[in-house]
Amino acid sequence: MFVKVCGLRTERDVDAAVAAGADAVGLVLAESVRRIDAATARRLAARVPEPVLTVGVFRDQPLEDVRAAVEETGVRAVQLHGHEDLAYFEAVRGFLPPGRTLIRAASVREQAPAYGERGEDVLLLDAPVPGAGETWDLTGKRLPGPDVRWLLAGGLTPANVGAAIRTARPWGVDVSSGIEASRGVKDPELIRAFLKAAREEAA
Ligand SMILES: O=C(O)c1ccccc1N[C@@H]1O[C@H](COP(=O)(O)O)[C@@H](O)[C@H]1O
Repeated sequence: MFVKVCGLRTERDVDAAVAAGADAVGLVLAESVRRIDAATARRLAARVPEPVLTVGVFRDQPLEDVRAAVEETGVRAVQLHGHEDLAYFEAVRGFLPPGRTLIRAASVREQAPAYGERGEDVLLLDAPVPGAGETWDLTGKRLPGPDVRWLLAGGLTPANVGAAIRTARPWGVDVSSGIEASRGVKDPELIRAFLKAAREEAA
């Protein structure tokens, strides 16, 4: 089970996520209460050991801004979390150095979108409002199968991630609000509890 923790803003957040065994850490470079600037993202990314993926999160931003942020921060993955179309994805792929990961985040309303439509490496299925801690109803949704690298997100917490994994059988999970003491402020204890719950369910 791949576990990404998102919206980290401080050294303490990053160190707690890495120590708890996160597979990826998300640095929000989009408009958000969790937004950090590129210099901060660079500093935080530099603390993260190689096997842990550093993910820059973007949302409907000018391509040039994404390119500049990727260059400045050195993030090893880009998560596009808005309404970016195929041409936009192709442009990002074009300037991403080889080996970097492209994550497509999509809101699930009626149905989940299919994997690979934008040439993404990983599909992330989220609630309609990203980063709001809202859950979404999995019932009746055609979710990707076990051979697909997809992340479940949206209102996950240490208390509900086990049941969500049992129901949806995702390749991985992604969390932001559910590991916060208050909006935008991470809680290292909740980060540890989330990793523990996800790992135990997946074991
Ligand atoms: O976390 C944010 O502030 C954010 C801002 C803009 C785009 C994406 C954002 N976060 C992503 O939202 C989902 C779910 O978050 P939550 O657990 O429901 O709060 C997750 O994929 C984050 O990467």
